Amino acid sequence: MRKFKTESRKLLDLMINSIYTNREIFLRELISNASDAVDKRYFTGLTNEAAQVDRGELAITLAFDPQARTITVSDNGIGMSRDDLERNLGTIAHSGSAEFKAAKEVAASDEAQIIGQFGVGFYSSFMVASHVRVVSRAFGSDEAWAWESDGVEGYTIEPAERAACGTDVILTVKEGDAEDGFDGFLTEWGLRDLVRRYSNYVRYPVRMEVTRTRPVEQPADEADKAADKAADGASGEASSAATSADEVAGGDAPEAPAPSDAADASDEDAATPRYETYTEVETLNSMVPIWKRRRSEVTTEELDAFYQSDFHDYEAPLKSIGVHAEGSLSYDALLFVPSHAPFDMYSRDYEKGLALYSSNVLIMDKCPDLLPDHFMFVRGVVDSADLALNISRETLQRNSQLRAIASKVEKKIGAELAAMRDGDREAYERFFQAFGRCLKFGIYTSYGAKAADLADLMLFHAAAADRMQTLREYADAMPEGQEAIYYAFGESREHLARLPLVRAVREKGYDVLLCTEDIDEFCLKALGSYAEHPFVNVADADLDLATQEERDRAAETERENAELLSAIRAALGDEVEKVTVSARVLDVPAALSTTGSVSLEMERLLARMPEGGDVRSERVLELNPQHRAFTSLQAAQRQGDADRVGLYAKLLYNQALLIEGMPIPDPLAFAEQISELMQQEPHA
Ligand SMILES: Nc1ncnc2c1ncn2[C@@H]1O[C@H](COP(=O)(O)OP(=O)(O)OP(=O)(O)O)[C@@H](O)[C@H]1O
Repeated sequence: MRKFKTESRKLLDLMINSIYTNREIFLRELISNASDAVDKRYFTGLTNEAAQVDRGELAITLAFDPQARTITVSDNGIGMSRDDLERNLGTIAHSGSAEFKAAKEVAASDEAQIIGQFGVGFYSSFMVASHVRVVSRAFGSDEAWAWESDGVEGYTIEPAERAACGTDVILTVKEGDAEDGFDGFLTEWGLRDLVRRYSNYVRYPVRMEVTRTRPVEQPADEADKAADKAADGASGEASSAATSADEVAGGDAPEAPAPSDAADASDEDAATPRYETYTEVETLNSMVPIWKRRRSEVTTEELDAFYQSDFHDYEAPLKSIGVHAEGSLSYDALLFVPSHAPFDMYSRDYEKGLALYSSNVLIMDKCPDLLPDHFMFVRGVVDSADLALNISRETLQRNSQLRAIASKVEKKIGAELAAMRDGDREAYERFFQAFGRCLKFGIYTSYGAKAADLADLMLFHAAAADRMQTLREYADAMPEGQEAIYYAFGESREHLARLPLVRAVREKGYDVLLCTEDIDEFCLKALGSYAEHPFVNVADADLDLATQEERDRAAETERENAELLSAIRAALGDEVEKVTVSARVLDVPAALSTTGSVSLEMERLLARMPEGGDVRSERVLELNPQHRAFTSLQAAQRQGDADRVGLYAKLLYNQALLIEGMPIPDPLAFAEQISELMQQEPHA
């Protein structure tokens, strides 16, 4: 036995135990090697007429034998001579493929897409195999050789037989328990799954003999006979050529029915379709990645089908986006905006990311660095042959490449969403319904840095327009003299539309954005302004839309009722910062506004968050001097009835809270206050 060189042994040990985190990639590595070998064979034919080969003849074949515990990966590629086996498989970290690429200058060629570069992938076999046998015959040679190894100790090379050029890699799969999952690799389903996941887009067919079942057509006279027998009440027996569904499913042959059941059973016999098993060779991979095909040649149905099968969605995507970049870093991307948010979208479990391929081989299922958080709902793939991969192909070496792709992907998604907004508003509103929250979070978490990119993608429901509007549409519809963009924030649009302070702004002819998502106000605050119009909460106590005349009148009323206002303030204690008389409170006796940066709704939201604790808004009780309740207050004050002033003050304050949809501090006290009020009313 030949020993691996000392450094090779160390490396092999490292390979098997540390380099890969996921042992199922062994098949990806072997199929990639086979694909490289076939590519080399084809490329050799291109440069040497005598070696020409029809591309259609080149293929990779998988086989497995659960009894012998073997998996075989065969190719009819370039093969390896005795020396090649020694050099390529006897020396770890020696890549014949990388050498081939350099020597033949195939790197720039579209004809070959050599995947191997480090010379280690092959050894990942030892993560699942206790023994590996490689039988290979080099192209142009008439002798074959077998390389065999049990892993770290060393390997042997012996003469062998092989009918034509190419290579068979035969793994003897380790014994293991269910947790190791080794037995799963020895099933048709297991292998098919690995090929679909990791090697679906390898450019050559990966074939495997698979077992299928089909119904057996019963000859007409036999079916008649069966029916006759059934009519006679005699029991029928299955034909020997076919098996019943039970047998196919692995069940035992059905027992002959008891005499009393005979008629029923034969009825069933006549009706039960019979099945037979057969084998056929199936191509497991789809080969041409849909993202590499020209956009004009791909139908929407194909794109939808690809999205639905690869990203496991029952609904077609709302939009598909193709990106093709050439230059120092060439890549293709195919992205999808789903039609609906997955159930775990806004949970901690959701993983954003795009599938990352290099030379058609899957490197990473979900590469998070390719998507900004605000586009985390996008699904898709990025494929680049130019990526600097690390040795395990599990991560990348140079993040600058990823950053460059991510930045282009982000711009492209933004542009496509804007095009959808302008070209297909209905679809865009559907999109925004599902994912608008992500965009709002994007603005908020970037402290507004993403405002320039995302503000125009926002939609808000405007009260007067009574539809979803972009900020641009709102701004364009602003009447002369309107400076700010007004918004109100609460649980439901219907409720918000009826709020006194919303109505006051609308009375002035200004529209109001009715915001109902918890993130809305944080997002608008982070945005600050749009087209130089600041966002202003209608419940901001400093908002003053009154005319000079109204203002003068309010000031006058305040002066005249200064004592009353301070009595009310005193009765409410710390609950309010200020009590004022206001011209903007319509119909109701009083409304609540806030001064400072925390609104009532924000206070409520923060109270729900574990770290939001006891942030309080600074509340202002605005009284409507036109309301009869104000006259009653004045009367009580004039009569020196401090108790009554206090009672009215508390009632008005609690009422104002209820109007806002805010909880009142002491509901029981409120009920008592109302009873007290009713007792003061003169009885009829
Ligand atoms: N099926 C095969 N047919 C022909 N040559 C092969 C085959 N499998 C492996 N080789 C040779 O063995 C070398 C080592 O293979 P290995 O998988 O370890 O590394 P690699 O494919 O070159 O690089 P990487 O580690 O990036 O996959 C290859 O470069 C190739 O020359």
